[in-house]
Amino acid sequence: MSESYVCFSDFLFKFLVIGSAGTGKSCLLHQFIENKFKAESSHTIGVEFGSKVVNVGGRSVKLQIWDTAGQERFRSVTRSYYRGAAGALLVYDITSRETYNALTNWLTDARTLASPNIIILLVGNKKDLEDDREVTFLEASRFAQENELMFLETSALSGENVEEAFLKCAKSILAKIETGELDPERIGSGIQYGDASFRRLNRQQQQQRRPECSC
Ligand SMILES: Nc1nc2c(ncn2[C@@H]2O[C@H](COP(=O)(O)OP(=O)(O)OP(=O)(O)O)[C@@H](O)[C@H]2O)c(=O)[nH]1
Repeated sequence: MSESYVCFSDFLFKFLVIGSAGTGKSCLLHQFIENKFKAESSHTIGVEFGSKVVNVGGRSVKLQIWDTAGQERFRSVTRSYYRGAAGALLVYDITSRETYNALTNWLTDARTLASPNIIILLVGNKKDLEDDREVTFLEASRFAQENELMFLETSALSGENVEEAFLKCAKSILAKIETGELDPERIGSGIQYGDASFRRLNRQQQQQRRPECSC
């Protein structure tokens, strides 16, 4: 999106992409933002950032996404970005049981370091490599259910379910705002009102302040 493009969003959500090294986190973010596969992806150093405005049930939401390094040596840096995240994609690689086994640790980090109300979507990436699969859909869905996570399998290579993953997470946050379960005004919620909401609020306030006609 060009710098000069003006987009008024209703909300701004802070998102994290977490999970073991090599699971495809950077490729998922790239596919989501650029609509193409990042063919030569190298290990993330610390964190990388991306943002995109999406339409969720008629609301425009700006997602601010922090793609974190999965390598252990960056753990202290990446942990400092967890604070105040509203949503997270927790990624494992369906062809690597090791990355699946590490999910519990990632989950503990997310729930303790980010907002306690953080909405997490479990992502089984590399769905296109069916022949090399080490983790079945069924066992991962059970894990998701037991840990109150949403779940999708994706392919950053083909793009399958990539946009759906980010949208599903955003939709769930929006639903909780609408029911009052999440309060955008609470500091550290990972949610902010966007420019469109501010403009609406300002308009309403100005209308309320307008003096009664004295004629
Ligand atoms: N076949 C296939 N390969 C993928 C997919 N997603 C990522 N890859 C490959 O997996 C490797 C790792 O991808 P990255 O996106 O760099 O992984 P990462 O999770 O960001 O890794 P760290 O930055 O080290 O945490 C790369 O060689 C990608 O080309 C996918 O959906 N399918």
